[in-house]
Amino acid sequence: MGCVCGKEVVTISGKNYVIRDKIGEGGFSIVNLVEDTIYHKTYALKTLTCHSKADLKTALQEVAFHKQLHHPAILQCLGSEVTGEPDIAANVTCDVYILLPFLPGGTLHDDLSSRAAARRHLAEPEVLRMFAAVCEGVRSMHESQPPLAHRDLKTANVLLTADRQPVIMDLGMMDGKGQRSMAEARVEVETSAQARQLQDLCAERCSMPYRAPELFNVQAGDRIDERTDIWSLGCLLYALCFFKSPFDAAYERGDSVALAVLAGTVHVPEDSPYSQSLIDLIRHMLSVSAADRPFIGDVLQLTRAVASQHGDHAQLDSGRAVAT
Ligand SMILES: Nc1ncnc2c1ncn2[C@@H]1O[C@H](COP(=O)(O)OP(=O)(O)OP(=O)(O)O)[C@@H](O)[C@H]1O
Repeated sequence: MGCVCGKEVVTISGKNYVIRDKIGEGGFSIVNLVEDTIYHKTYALKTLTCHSKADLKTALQEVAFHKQLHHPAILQCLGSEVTGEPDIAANVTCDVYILLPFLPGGTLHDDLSSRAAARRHLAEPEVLRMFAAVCEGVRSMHESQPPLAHRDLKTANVLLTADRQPVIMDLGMMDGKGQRSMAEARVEVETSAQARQLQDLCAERCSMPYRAPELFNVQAGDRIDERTDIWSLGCLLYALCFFKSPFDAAYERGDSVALAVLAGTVHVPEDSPYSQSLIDLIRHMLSVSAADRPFIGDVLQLTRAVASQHGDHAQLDSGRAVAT
C-alpha cells in the first residue's frame, strides 16, 4: 500500500485506487470503499491479510473461484494483487487485494433486520423473485464441472444492488485450507481424520444457523454433496419470509443449534402471510436427510410452480418485480 497526498493508495494491475472509507469487516478480511484515480469510479476492495502460506493459498483460491464463476448473481472479481510472501518465522505477513464492484444496497441480512424491526414482511412474489435469483447463482456453481458448492450461504453473504438484485458474495469457504477443497461439491469422507478435519473446518467457517445437519457430525464413510447448500437455501428462504433462519432462535437462546437442526423442526409463525406451497418448499429443502432434499434444478422448478399460482411466473423469470 502506498501513500499519495496523505491518502492510502493501493495499486492493482497497474491502476491506483485511493481508500475512501471502511465498509465492513469479516472474520478474515477488511472491506474498504476505494476510488480509482483516473475515472473516480468507486469499488469495494477486500483485503485478506495472510500470516502463513496456508492463508495465502486460501486467499488465492477465493480469487480463483471469483474469476471462475461468471454469473450476475455471483460477485465478480474485477482484479487482484498479492503484496508478497508471508513468513511465519520472520513474522512477515502479506496482503491479497480483491477488487469488487461496490454494491450500495448492503446485505440481505441488514435489509431483513430493518424489516423485522418494523414487522414489514416481503410480499410473496418478491420473496420468490429474490430467492429464484439467488438460486440461479447457486445453480451456476452446482452445475459447473466439477460441481462446486458455496457451503456458507446465508443472508449476510448476499449483497443487494441499487435495484434490489441479490448477489452472492464470500467465496472464501470454497477452499480447503490446504486440505481437500471444500469447493468440490461432492466429497467422499474416507477416514476419521478426514471426517474430523471437515467437521472442524465447517465449525470454523459455516454459520451454525445455516449449517446442514450432515456437517455437524461428519463420519468416515459419509458422502457430502451440494445439498448442504440446499439446506442453507431453505434457511435463506425462511429468512426471506420471517427475517431470520429458523435456527437463529435456538442460537439466540443459547440452546444447542446442532440439536435443533438434527431435529429439523421448523416453526412457522401462526400469522404467516405466505402460501402453504411456499412453506412446503421450505420444509422440503430442510429435510434432515440430504437424500430427501431436492437438487438446485428442482428447487428452481418448485419455486416457479409456487410463483405460477399467483400468476407471477413471467415476473420471476425477468426478475423485475419490486419490493412492497
Ligand atoms: N462488494 C461489496 N459492496 C458493498 N459492500 C460489501 C462488498 N463486499 C463486502 N461488503 C461489506 O463488507 C462486509 C464484510 O465483507 P466480507 O467479505 O469480509 O465478508 P464476511 O462474510 O462478513 O466475512 P468473512 O469472510 O469473515 O465470512 C460485508 O458484510 C458487507 O457489508
